[in-house]
Amino acid sequence: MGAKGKKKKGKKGPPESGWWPGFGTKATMSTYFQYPTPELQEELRKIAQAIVAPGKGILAADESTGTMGKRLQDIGVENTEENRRKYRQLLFSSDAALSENISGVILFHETLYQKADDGTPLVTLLEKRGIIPGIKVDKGVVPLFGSEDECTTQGLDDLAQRCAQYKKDGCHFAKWRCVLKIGRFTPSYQAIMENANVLARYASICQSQRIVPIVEPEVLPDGEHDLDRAQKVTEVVLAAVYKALSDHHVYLEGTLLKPNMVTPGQGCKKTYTPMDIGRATVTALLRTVPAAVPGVTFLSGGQSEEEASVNLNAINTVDLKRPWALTFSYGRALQASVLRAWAGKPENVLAGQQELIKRAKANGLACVGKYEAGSIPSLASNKSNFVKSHAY
Ligand SMILES: O=P(O)(O)OC[C@H]1O[C@](O)(COP(=O)(O)O)[C@@H](O)[C@@H]1O
Repeated sequence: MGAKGKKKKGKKGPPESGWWPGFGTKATMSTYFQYPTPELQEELRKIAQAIVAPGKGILAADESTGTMGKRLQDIGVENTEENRRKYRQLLFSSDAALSENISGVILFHETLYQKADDGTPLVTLLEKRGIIPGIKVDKGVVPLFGSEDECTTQGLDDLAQRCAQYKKDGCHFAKWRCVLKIGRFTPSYQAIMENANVLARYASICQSQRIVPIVEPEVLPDGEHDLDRAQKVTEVVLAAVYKALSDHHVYLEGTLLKPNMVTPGQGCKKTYTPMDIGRATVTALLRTVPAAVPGVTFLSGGQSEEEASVNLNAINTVDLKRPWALTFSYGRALQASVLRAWAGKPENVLAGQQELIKRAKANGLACVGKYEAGSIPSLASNKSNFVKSHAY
């Protein structure tokens, strides 16, 4: 190397002076990247904000065929395509009052292309009610070979093409669920990093196709651990997720987070109040989720309908900062009473729809901190919806 930092003829690699042509370009520095165009930012931001508008949340009706089978089995209904269609028709043809508290519905692929009895596409029923259709785009969990029974989620390969098609077919947001387990030695570094990265890659692909990604890293409630342990695991998992989202240059204002609430393990002997759960949950989020994220839409994770409403209300009333909207994206906690009321019988459709509207109302109040425990009883409001190792 010459005194003026010039490279000697024939010598490969950068000069030792710390500067060389090309240093500071995209090729060499990870701090060089592109934000989405202003138009794309605006589109994504508007969708995300509409979903978490005050008093509103998501109905997660995206149960895969296997999961739906379990729900239908509980009420003695066969898991056929026709029965799944009838059930989703019941949900989406509810009274328009549903849209007072439901801003979006997550669909399973099959449902997006099904029609109501009169030939109207099911997705049109949602659009007519001013409800934004969304779509589950992951292809389910698979084992992480060599791990302590941990898993990752697959479905990246053709994701861009699928998202492009889903956008054309009316879906404006998507969901991808990863699952982490609390055990003596889990979640492992391998599972935390792998799931954070796959969520970030998914989110980036969705945004490239004008779809808002809902990022769902679910820490399962299985186990005997206490609230403190659940909080620490949730914090570590969320911190890894947001590092990965940053590494993949995901536009946070155009995303939503769907986490577990911080609750004690199902087998924990200690008891906690909803305010304990609210405090642990909001503290974990404050430590890890950037304020640029417009909203957090909790999953219900096997809580009873009433627990899920009461805990969401506590989350929204606990004496802590809340820079994001904190609302719901419930599957079981919005549908347990509906399924029981319907029981597969045409004469019970209205009764099922009324149960849905009740739970939507309760959670609509809870997400603005105005739900009074027990004030909106429904058919199965106190029944636990816990399913062991809900990973499928
Ligand atoms: O295992 P599947 O079929 O992918 O479904 C998982 C379910 O979990 C959720 O992510 C959250 O549901 P819960 O509120 O019932 O916990 C739903 O969106 C989805 O239906």
